[in-house]
This record gives sequence, structure tokens and C-alpha cells, in this order.
Amino acid sequence: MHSRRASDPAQNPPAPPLPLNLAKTAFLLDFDGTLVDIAPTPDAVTVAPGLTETLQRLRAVTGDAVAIISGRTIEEIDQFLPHIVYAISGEHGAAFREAPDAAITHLDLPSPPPEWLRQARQFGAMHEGSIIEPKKNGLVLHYRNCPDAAAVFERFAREITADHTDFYVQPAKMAWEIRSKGVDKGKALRRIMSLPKFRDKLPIFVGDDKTDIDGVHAAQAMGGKGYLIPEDFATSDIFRAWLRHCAEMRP
Ligand SMILES: O=P(O)(O)OC[C@H]1O[C@H](O[C@H]2O[C@H](CO)[C@@H](O)[C@H](O)[C@H]2O)[C@H](O)[C@@H](O)[C@@H]1O
Repeated sequence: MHSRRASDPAQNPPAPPLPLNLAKTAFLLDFDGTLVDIAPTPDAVTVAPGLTETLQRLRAVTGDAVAIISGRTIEEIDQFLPHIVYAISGEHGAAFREAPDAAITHLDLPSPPPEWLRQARQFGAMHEGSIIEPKKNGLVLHYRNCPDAAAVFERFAREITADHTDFYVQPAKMAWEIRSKGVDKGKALRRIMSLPKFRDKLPIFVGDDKTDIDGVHAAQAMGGKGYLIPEDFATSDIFRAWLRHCAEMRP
């Protein structure tokens, strides 16, 4: 059972081995591109049939050690998976909800000047299909539906942040994200792993994007596993099948 591969052996790469001891394992999972497939717009993602049940079963077999670590706000994650996992970190580690009924807390980080959002919206209005996504500590310029605007969006983001050392421009999937410095998914993972439900367990972190690499490294540094899509799981669908196999294991 423990060495069973969850995907079809013909798939390349084969999914990683299932964890040896679920009672001693914590799952910390990225959202977009991992738990859900990438969609044309942030609002258009869909939760695959059975995913909610898989996450609930994983909570049961791990003693609640299941978390999401996302670039999205926690409020947005709640729209798709309302209070399904035990803990959530949003906005790349700037926001936390450390138990399902706990309040959302935010790290003390700078918010972008309000004129950035106004300017970004004016700029976005010139590129049909673009989406400007505000966050508490940054904003995202999405160009998935106007890919020719990628370079001008990058220039815009770099120009408005040029004199602000608290912010930087992060390349994302068909988007440029203006983020405040000082947070990343590795720090978020370490904080969640210090919670009573998670400590003394080995983390498994799974993500799909550049912002997930800090989470991968943090999980590995704690003696756990860090996996990426498509390097370790060819697709998010294959990852979800693997997760379902984990949830079906006996604790
Ligand atoms: O850390 P994640 O949970 O992976 O979130 C990363 C960003 O995801 C969202 O944008 C991306 O997914 C959208 C839906 O599939 C897609 O339309 C967009 O092109 C992607 O960039 C989200 O909107 C961002 O706030 C997250 O930071």
C-alpha cells in the first residue's frame, strides 16, 4: 500500500509514493493550479467533484492537519471551499486563519498606495480582457485574456513600484503581481506547522508556481516533502487523484 503509485504507470512522471504514516503527516496545499485547475479568470475556477470530501476525509485521517496556502485572499478561498480545511494562509503568507472558527489575522505589512489601484484600473481599461485584482498588501495585473499586453503590464508594474522599496513585482501565471516584501509561502508553512494540530508531523507541500518554491523548500527543510506540478505530478488532476488515494489510506 505504501509504495503504491497513485497514477497510471504510463504517465510521466509517476506520482510520488503515498505517505507512510498519515497520523504523522500534514498536508499544506496550494489552491490555483493545484487543488483546482487554472481557469480563464480567477472567478471561473471550479471545485472538482469529490474534492471537498477528499479534504474532509484527509482531515479525519491526519487529525485535522490539512491547510491551504494560497496567493488568494482567505475570503476568496472560502467562496470555493468554505471552511473545509483546518487552517488557511492567504495572500502568500500575509493572512492567516489558524482554525476553522478562528478570526482572520493579517501581518503588519504596508498596503499599496490607493492611487496604484486607480492607475492600474485606468491602465487595464485600455486592454480588453485584463483583470485588476486588488489585495490588502498588493495587486495583480492579469493578462491571460489579453496576452499581447504582458510586456506593457510588466513595465507599468515596475514603473509604479520603482521608488517603493517595500514592494516588488512577482511574475505569476499570465499575470504580474505587485507584492509587499517580507512574506512567502515558506514562512507561512512554518507558521502553520507550529500549530498544535500540525506540530510533530511531517509536512507535505504541493504547488505549481514560482511562489510555491519557498513552500517546497520549507517542507523539505523540515524533513517532509515538497512537490510541484508538473515536475512531480503531471497535472493537477493527477495530483487530486493521488490526494484521494492518500485520504483513502488507513491512518
Ligand atoms: O497561490 P495560488 O493559490 O496558486 O494562487 C495564485 C494566484 O491565483 C489566481 O490567479 C491565477 O489563477 C487564475 C484562475 O485559474 C487564473 O485565471 C490566473 O491567470 C492565474 O494567475 C489569483 O487570481 C491570484 O490572486 C493568486 O495569487
